[in-house]
Amino acid sequence: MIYTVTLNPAVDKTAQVPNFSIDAVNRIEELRQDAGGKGINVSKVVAALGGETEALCLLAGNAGRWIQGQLGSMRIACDPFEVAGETRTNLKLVDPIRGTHTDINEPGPTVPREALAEVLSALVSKVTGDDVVVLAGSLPVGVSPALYASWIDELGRRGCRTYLDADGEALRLGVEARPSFIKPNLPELSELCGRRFQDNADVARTARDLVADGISRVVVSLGSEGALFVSEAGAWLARAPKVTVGSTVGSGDSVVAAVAYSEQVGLAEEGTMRLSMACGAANAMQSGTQAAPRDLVDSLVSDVVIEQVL
Ligand SMILES: Nc1ncnc2c1ncn2[C@@H]1O[C@H](COP(=O)(O)OP(=O)(O)O)[C@@H](O)[C@H]1O
Ligand SMILES: O=P(O)(O)OC[C@H]1O[C@](O)(COP(=O)(O)O)[C@@H](O)[C@@H]1O
Repeated sequence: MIYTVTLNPAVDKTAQVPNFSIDAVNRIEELRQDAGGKGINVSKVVAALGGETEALCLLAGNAGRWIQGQLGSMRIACDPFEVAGETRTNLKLVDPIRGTHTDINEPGPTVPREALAEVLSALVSKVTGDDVVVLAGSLPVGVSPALYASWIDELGRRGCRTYLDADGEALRLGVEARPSFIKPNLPELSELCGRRFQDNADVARTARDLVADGISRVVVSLGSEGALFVSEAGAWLARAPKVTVGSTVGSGDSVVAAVAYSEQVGLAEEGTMRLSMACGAANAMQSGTQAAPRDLVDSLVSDVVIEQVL
């Protein structure tokens, strides 16, 4: 089972705004809403790939109920924890003319400590050593950035694998707790290491140091270029297939989902890289944060080009 945790979910409102300009009146051409937040997106993609998943999330108000309804209609198992206030709405501005994607993410509601404790105790009561737990996305306002690190410790003691997809201090502290997997993008890895990189080999060496410190696999996503996959087995650049982009929001979550799914079904390194890049690209072809259908993902697998880096 792949459990996902989303402590700060979102209604993702994706608006197409041709020639989006700051300091000007912009008109929306197309609008759609998806149940979002990183863990929820991972569950959507795992389910679309045919894997078993359950989404644990903190939900608030009408937006929270809407998200729960959406997951229900997609037949994705959800363990919702109700909190006061209103789940956030994140605005995603896609400009098809300039090819830009601009995210404006709300902070979301504040949540009581008790709600966080409830989520952790539910997780602890569910997980077995065969499960993966994906901790993903920003933490609610006021929550200690050390929270993911302490949950990684707790879940690790119970023998399950933990995936962490976060940024800033939550990522830095989380890495010290040695999750099984992280997927920073390049700016996130730069912030984590406090430096810029010269080339892909430099990035791969940095990721290899993280693997030597005890993280089993590090995937550094590079947008349309693809991603670097680094583990004890080696370091590879997997190039993303060239596709017509709808919205890249959620592509990173698709890669996390594909790696988790691959591990659960026992795919080897090359199969994992191919499926992950196909999944990221297929997701980028969708509008909004919809999970791409499995047959589209499968049709892209053979377009992934893999090169050994180290
Ligand atoms: N324009 C694109 N074309 C094809 N694949 C893409 C494109 N943008 C992103 N992807 C895929 O999605 C993955 C994650 O994208 P990235 O932007 O690096 O993540 P994040 O959203 O977490 O910053 C990439 O590694 C790649 O596989
Ligand atoms: O929790 P954060 O960091 O604010 O991010 C939340 C946003 O990230 C997303 O999960 C998309 O993430 P990626 O584009 O990195 O895959 C959106 O659905 C959501 O609005």
